[in-house]
Amino acid sequence: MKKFEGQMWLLLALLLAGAALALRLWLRRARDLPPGPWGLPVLGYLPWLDRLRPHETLAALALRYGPIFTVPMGGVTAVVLAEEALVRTALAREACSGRAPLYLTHGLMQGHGLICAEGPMWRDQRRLVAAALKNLGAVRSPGPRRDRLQERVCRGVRAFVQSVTEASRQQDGVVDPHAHLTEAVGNVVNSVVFGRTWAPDDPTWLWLQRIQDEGTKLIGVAGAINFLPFLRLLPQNGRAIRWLKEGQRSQHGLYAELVAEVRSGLGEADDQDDDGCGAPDNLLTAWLRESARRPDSPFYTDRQLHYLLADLFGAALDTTVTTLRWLLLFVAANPVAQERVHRELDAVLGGREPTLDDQAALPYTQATIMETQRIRSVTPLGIPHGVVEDTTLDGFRIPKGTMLVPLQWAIHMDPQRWDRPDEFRPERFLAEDETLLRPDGFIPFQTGKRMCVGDEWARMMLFLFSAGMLQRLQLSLPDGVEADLEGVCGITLTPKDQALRCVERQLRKK
Ligand code: HEM
Repeated sequence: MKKFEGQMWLLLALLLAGAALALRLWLRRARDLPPGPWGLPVLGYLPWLDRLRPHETLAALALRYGPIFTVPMGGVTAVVLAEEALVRTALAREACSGRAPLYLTHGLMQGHGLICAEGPMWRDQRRLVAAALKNLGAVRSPGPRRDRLQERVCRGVRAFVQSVTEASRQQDGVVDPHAHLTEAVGNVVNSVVFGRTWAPDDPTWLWLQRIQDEGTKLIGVAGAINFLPFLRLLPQNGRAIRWLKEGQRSQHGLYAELVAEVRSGLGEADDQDDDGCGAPDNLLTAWLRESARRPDSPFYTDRQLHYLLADLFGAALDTTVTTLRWLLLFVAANPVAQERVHRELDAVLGGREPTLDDQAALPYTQATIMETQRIRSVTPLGIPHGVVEDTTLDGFRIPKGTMLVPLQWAIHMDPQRWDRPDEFRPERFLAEDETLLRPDGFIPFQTGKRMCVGDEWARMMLFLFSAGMLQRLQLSLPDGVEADLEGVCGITLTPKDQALRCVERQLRKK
């Protein structure tokens, strides 16, 4: 009995010594990090994070703790950056070029693809995608390649206007544009990523859209599942993860078929699918050609290609469609702004289709797009980065393994920078002489080493779709309906499904 008691005391003493050591280490670590709220053991601050609006919880903390603060999130330490200058400084650094240690990035994607890749693999795949997009015409300066990409986007705009006006005629003028946008933007993305399009009612295409839509809703960057491994054991989370993994498997199976088709055509006619300018006319072919040139490279495996295709398809479609949905909703809810866009489009275009060469002459239309991206950041928490080696920021030590959250929401809604930030006022992006302003505090594509690789192509789609849609449509809220401008936060902040009155406009000739 005495021996047993002795062992108990020894065990207790060891436990206490261990706990004291852990507390000392934690305190030392916490002292170096930026200040921030306390959290519960294991859970950290997660119980206080609004599940539906985590960006608002963090923006409120920024008011209390300042532009850089620490939030313990389960097993992950997050440092939140709520000021544009800090975001620029951090994201320009090699030390901050990793991805946060989330289940979403490290568990589901396992470092493959591009969005979640790190180190040499990320550098190689990013260089390839950036070069291929440039060759495809995603550039600012005019030229034959840009014209060809523009024509592909314009086909999508025409398809959207036609399908939404047809639906409007059949439904007393009231349509939810969501599915029409996904269909039209989706086929532009399909043609650029895979080199093919699908008919609107093709079951494979409908399934791909559903997988994408549900997937981005199921797991957001602030979802507790990312930070607490044991939550994956709960039945409802387990079901969601099984659904995601099953969807991923079937999606990759479909990609394998597409890849086999494109690969079989590559050898026999190497330039058959070219755009006439000597470069592949889609990203899949560009990747396959590079892989044929570098058979020994560890980065060119079919597994990596499937993850990369999913990244490109998802990143391009979800963000672009979501921005355009917010734009239609805010324009419908703001008739004065809409009237001014219509006046500008009619005066400059006189009824012909908008092109990229018209951008400079349409500053208010451009300002309307930018104001949409400001007032409803599509990625309100930004896309978090991971710190890959110890660094310092604003005098604080940020250790390797920290998650960096570039809080776009706080930056885009900062009342010090934006007068009455809750109001939709495109004119805030115009100088006194009505030329377009590009304020530093506007960072929808983030900044630095990992800044959105598709930004040029995205700006092109946003401009051509917005100008083309608004030129042809008069939008308003159906009688008795109030605009719901809150949104639902998954990986992106999306509007809730909402039908709008969409009436075809009579175009005024110049
Ligand atoms: C309105 C449209 C878009 C918005 C608002 C947007 C926003 C963003 C943001 C905030 C990031 C994170 C950057 C970082 O981690 O620092 C990102 C990354 C990325 N975006 Fe976009 N994006 C858009 C369209 C596109 C398009 C059209 C593509 C197609 C190629 C694309 C592909 C990617 C990829 C592959 C990454 C990961 C880059 C990397 O990790 O190196 N995005 N985007």
